[in-house]
Amino acid sequence: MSALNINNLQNTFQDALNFGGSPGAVSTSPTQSFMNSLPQRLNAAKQQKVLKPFSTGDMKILLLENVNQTAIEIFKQQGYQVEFHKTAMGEDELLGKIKDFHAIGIRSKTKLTAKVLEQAKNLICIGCFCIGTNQVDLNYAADKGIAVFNSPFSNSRSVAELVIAEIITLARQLGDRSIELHTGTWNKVSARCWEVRGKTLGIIGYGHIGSQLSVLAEAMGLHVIYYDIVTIMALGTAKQVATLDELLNKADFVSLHVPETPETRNMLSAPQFAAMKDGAYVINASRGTVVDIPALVQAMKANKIAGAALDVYPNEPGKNGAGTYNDDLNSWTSELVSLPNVVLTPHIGGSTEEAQTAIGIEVSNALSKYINEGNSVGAVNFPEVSLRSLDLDQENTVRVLYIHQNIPGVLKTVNNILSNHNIEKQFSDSNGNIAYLMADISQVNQSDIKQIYEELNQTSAKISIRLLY
Ligand SMILES: NC(=O)c1ccc[n+]([C@@H]2O[C@H](COP(=O)([O-])OP(=O)(O)OC[C@H]3O[C@@H](n4cnc5c(N)ncnc54)[C@H](O)[C@@H]3O)[C@@H](O)[C@H]2O)c1
Ligand SMILES: O=C(O)CC[C@@H](O)C(=O)O
Repeated sequence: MSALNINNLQNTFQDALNFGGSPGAVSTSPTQSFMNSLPQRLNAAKQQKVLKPFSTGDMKILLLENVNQTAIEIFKQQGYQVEFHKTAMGEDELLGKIKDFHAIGIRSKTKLTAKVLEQAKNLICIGCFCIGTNQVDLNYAADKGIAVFNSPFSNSRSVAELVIAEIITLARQLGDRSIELHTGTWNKVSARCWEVRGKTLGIIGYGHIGSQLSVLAEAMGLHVIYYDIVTIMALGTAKQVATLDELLNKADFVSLHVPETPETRNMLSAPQFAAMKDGAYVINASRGTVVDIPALVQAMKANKIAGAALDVYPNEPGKNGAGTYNDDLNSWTSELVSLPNVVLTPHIGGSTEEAQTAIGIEVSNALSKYINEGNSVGAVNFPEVSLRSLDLDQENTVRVLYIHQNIPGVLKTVNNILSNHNIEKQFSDSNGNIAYLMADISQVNQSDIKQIYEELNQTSAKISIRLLY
């Protein structure tokens, strides 16, 4: 893909999000005044100073899981070295490799555990080129001063559209009819095949995907009810219900759109299937651990559940290929595949050209901004801090990025170190145990830079330091 195409895609993407594409522009911001200054900053964008933390050519990015080409292009435009792999990497391979990289881009299959991150001596940031971040030990990463970014909604529409297709597919037993005809069997039946008009869809988790699904489902004449742990404004004529049981009692189709958390593990298991209407359908495109699949198999064998569409599984293969989805991966696989009216897809809810392109651009831009400018807006495990860019004519100015433990007295110590220079601006925020200070200081000579670094490095609360100039 050419640089021009990437720029066009970036512009389209920025327009869609309704925010500017300058290095200082962000979708959300820690302060309203920051957003209010957007027009001035857009004007000033032409004269912004490009910070050089190091030779950008030394910056190494490891991209796994066939992350979209747009990301590769954007990182290469920055001058970074990019190593790209189509597949996920297992723990052993990562342990040998990760210490060489400053940033890593993954999707849902690569597990960045504490054990792996402990070896990541040079890692500044992680990009999850997807919505879910459960594959990363977020707290451990924060403790190590590693910021994690994701793409919170760029594939939401794709997932919602897949679920709409699955609702009709299950109601009309399309999967089975198609398999039969592929193998030569003509089976023209109407028994237990239904219109979806007038039926009730129960959505568990009314966030980005659940609420998008709600709108699409109502357009097809479904009644929508939803259950969420927080009170959320209903779209259209959808109604929030007070308990999960109430949703299960009333819904003909139950679709899950919650994150993987300890609370959502086996959220649908034997008691929940028992609480559902006879002949109801289950759709899971959230995470594989959210549905107890052996219990689902039993509920289907007992004719309690009339069909299921699953896109996600507790264990998923790290790469494409024949024979990878089997009982070695999940012990119940052969039992599940033998059931009628079960639609199985290989975690493709967010796998559309539109979603992957948008995610590639969004996450690679977030990582580049963090690497080049220290801007952490959008980080999921980390204080969100941003400073407006330095002007081109600001000589002898250094940007200090200081990640530290969130304990009393640190800023006093740090500002004391910086006090021999002029602090042009600074911003600090905390998130749990971690705090992050950005400061632009002027009247700094080349020889001062090393000394500032060394003094900051000796502060006991320091987690990591970067100086950009
Ligand atoms: N199949 C795919 O390819 C695919 C693609 C994108 C996302 N996902 C998965 O879908 C999940 C949901 O995505 P989203 O963008 O809608 O997330 P979101 O954060 O916008 O919404 C999740 C909703 O679930 C609610 N929730 C959390 N815990 C709950 C609980 N215990 N009970 C009830 N509600 C609860 C939250 O309050 C929130 O409203 C993601 O976390 C990801 O794991 C899968
Ligand atoms: O692309 C993927 O691997 C993950 C897609 C989806 O589960 C997400 O979390 O966005």
